[in-house]
Amino acid sequence: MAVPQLRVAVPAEFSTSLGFSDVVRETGGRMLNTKHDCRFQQRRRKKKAWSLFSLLTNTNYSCAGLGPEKDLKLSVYSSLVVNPAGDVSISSEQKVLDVVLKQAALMEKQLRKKTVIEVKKDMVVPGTNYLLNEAYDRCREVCAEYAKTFYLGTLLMTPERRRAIWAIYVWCRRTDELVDGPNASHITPSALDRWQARLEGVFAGRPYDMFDAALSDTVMAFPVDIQPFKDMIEGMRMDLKKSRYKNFDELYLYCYYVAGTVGLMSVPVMGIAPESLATTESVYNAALALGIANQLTNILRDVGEDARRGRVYLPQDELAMAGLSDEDIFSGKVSDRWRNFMMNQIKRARMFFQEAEKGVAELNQASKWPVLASLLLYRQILDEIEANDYDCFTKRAYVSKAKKLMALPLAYGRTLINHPPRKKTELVKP
Ligand SMILES: CC(C)=CCC/C(C)=C/CC/C(C)=C/CC/C(C)=C/[C@@H]1[C@@H](COP(=O)(O)OP(=O)(O)O)[C@]1(C)CC/C=C(\C)CC/C=C(\C)CCC=C(C)C
Repeated sequence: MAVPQLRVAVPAEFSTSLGFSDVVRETGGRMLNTKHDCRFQQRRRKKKAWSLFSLLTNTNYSCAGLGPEKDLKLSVYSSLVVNPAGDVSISSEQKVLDVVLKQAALMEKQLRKKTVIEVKKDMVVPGTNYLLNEAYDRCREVCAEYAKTFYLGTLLMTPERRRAIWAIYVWCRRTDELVDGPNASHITPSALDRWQARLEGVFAGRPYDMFDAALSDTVMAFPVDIQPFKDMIEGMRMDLKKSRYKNFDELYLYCYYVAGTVGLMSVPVMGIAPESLATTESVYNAALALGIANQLTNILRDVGEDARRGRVYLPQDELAMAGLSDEDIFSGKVSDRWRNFMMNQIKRARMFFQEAEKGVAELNQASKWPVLASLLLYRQILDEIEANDYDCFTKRAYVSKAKKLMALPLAYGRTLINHPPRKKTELVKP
């Protein structure tokens, strides 16, 4: 197998700043306002040899929180969706599931080769080891600065895994900063194209700066694939051109792009417990669920903040069914309609957390703890939204420092007691 060489050339950006000024060369950025009301019709899902629990197709819970008959009209029930004009397309869930399957198969294939970690040392050009350590150290610093609790959690992982997670974290953070950071107004689709070209360099062993060098090393050492990284950039493209989501199918795809991808990137590094009987796909699916749950929570917490930027991530059809509109969001009034709507959004986010939690037990022992801690912490934001009487307009739901600190020992205890490896049948629904 041809192995790409890791070349650590003179670093262009040797600092802890997340510098990517090189990517920001153009100004402008289009915003598309898509305000159609689209209803999906039911189509029977084709049975597959394997089948994963589907939160989108689950008939016990459909998003709008209306009566069962009304819910039926809104939910996505199949791998195909049909819009009112009769156009048929593949549902977001199906698209994402295809990526999950491919990722799981790739990970299994690469692990079977067994050469992945062994060849690592030969791939580093002699004399660059110290630079590489320096690069990982920069990633550690960024992670410690931007995500303190999560950073503490990573300290519980093995040294190889933790530094790989830091490198992935930094790449994700930099990517997110492109559209969410101080230079966001200068970011254009072609800037994102350049960021993607740079990513391809990383995977080909041609890192551009120190942070990239750490990631380049990580993707050679672990069976990490480029697809989720490209998809995250796709999510940023989506953010540039879209400020409304017609329905949950559209929102789900966005959540996959910007957060579900993080789960897919992390699994090959965190590793599946050798004693786990779960299928690789089901673990990937749980990781995806955690990313989706986190992003849905993030969206609910930031409704007011996003509205002030002209953005409404909440599904338009569900808002309409609840008797709400963008104007209600912009006026920021906590009405009973709003409370009911939020209750159902929170319920859905919790279902994704629940699905994710099943997968934690299947991770390597040292990875279970930080993942569960981050899950418990993020899920608590939903409790805080409730405690704020659903006022996401003027209050920002947050988890106190004391509660954050408690999350680590709590998660540790729970991984020992509640998260023994599961049997295959418990994770994979027939
Ligand atoms: C242990 C652990 C949680 C590892 C993940 C580490 C990692 C690579 C994180 C990257 C996070 C990141 C910077 C993503 C960029 C896009 C983004 C900003 C997404 C939002 C995160 C919250 O970030 P933010 O800083 O804006 O939030 P606050 O304002 O500070 O609240 C997201 C909401 C999504 C993040 C998604 C995850 C962390 C997915 C985690 C899933 C796994 C680690 C898989 C676990 C495996 C199983 C089997 C459950």
